[in-house]
Amino acid sequence: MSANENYQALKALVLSKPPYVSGTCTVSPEQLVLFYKTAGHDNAARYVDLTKPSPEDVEALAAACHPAMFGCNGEDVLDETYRRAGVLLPGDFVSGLNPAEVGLGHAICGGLFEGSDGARQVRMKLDKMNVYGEGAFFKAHKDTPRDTAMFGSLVIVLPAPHVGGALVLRQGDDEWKVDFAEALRTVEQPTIGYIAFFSDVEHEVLPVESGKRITLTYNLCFDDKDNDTSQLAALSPHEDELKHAMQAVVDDRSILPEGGYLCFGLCHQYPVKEGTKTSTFDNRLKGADATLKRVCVSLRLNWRLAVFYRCKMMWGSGVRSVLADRFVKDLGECGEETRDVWEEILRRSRTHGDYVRLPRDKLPRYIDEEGRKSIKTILPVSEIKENKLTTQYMVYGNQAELDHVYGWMALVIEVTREGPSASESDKQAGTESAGGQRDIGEAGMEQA
Ligand SMILES: O=C(O)CCC(=O)C(=O)O
Ligand SMILES: [Fe+2]
Repeated sequence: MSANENYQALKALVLSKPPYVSGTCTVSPEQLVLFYKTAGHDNAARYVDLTKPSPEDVEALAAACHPAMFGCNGEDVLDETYRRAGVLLPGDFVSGLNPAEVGLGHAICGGLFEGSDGARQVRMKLDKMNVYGEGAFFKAHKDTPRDTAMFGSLVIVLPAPHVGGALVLRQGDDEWKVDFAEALRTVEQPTIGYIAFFSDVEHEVLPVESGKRITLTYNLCFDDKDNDTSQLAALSPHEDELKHAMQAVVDDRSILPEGGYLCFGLCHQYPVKEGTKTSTFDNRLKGADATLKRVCVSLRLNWRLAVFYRCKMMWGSGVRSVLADRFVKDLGECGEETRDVWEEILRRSRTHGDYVRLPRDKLPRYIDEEGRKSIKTILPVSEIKENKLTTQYMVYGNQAELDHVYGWMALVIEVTREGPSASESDKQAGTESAGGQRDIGEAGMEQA
């Protein structure tokens, strides 16, 4: 195959599979028992059997709820044009449901991850109960990142009769709709609906048309941070195909002829704060991102996670980019055209910081020939998304916390080529593609 065919074959295999898993699950009647604190100050509690709740039971539960807030730029906001739902927090209710006991941990990991990553341990931490009455909804948002081990959210829809209230997920140009209303209405046995999704994926609850949609939500966290199962694992058929395509590109000397980085923009975002090391996520990657890493491990490639920072010079047409090994922010406005900003990123990045260039980048004039030679070329395989240099603000989340924000990373594979350097081709440095892979770079370039 030609270099371009090898490159395109690899690109086509870096697929993002649906970022969620869903289904229904029969449960024993005790799992659908619920006790909750009633509204008022008399310490009274009520009991409801959710296998067959009467309309009065459901009304009483709805009446015990508080209006649900959501997070907007770090503050709890009550805005019923954005979210209308009732909520009870864990201290206010006790549910008999144990999602691990009904096997949801395995179903979730098996559905969201490939190969033996599907056997990872996951902790499901109860977050809240929501009651969506007629006309209730929650507009598009991402779930607030709590800490670096949190990767997803689990919503369990309990069997109270309702119509509407589908959950819609969106990622890139794709959209998925999950609605259990019909399935739960028509089953004989006690049954719940479940949907687990990566919490950086935008989602929305459509308006409930009638009845009450009662849900329990959980935060999903990796519970085995030191347990890297990927070293030993058998690969899935898709991973195996990806592995061969990856090997073909790495072995093709006309791709990155002078060496450099193959760069895969990850398809998920991760909870980060200033100073978070990218290696924090080596064993905490989600879905298709985890697949990429497993393939790199199985090929023993020299891979790492990196943050891509890029800045167009305010004067002239040059561009500077770095791959850093940790998140930095508050360095001042991008475009400050001082070399110090970049040195600062690399300094804060400490261990692995590299100046890099995309194949078509023009470098600023002030970089001399020696400097240009030390700048490695990166070849993007999937879209590399940039993080802003300044503080990132989450606009809409489901909680007010702003301790962590979502950041983008890339998985980069260092490719070294032995033999005489082809850096001669860089004589026109700063005005041309870095040698050799211009056709591929142009085809593959998708800058955020
Ligand atoms: O109820 C659902 O399906 C999703 C709820 C949700 O997105 C949230 O509470 O953050
Ligand atoms: Fe949410």
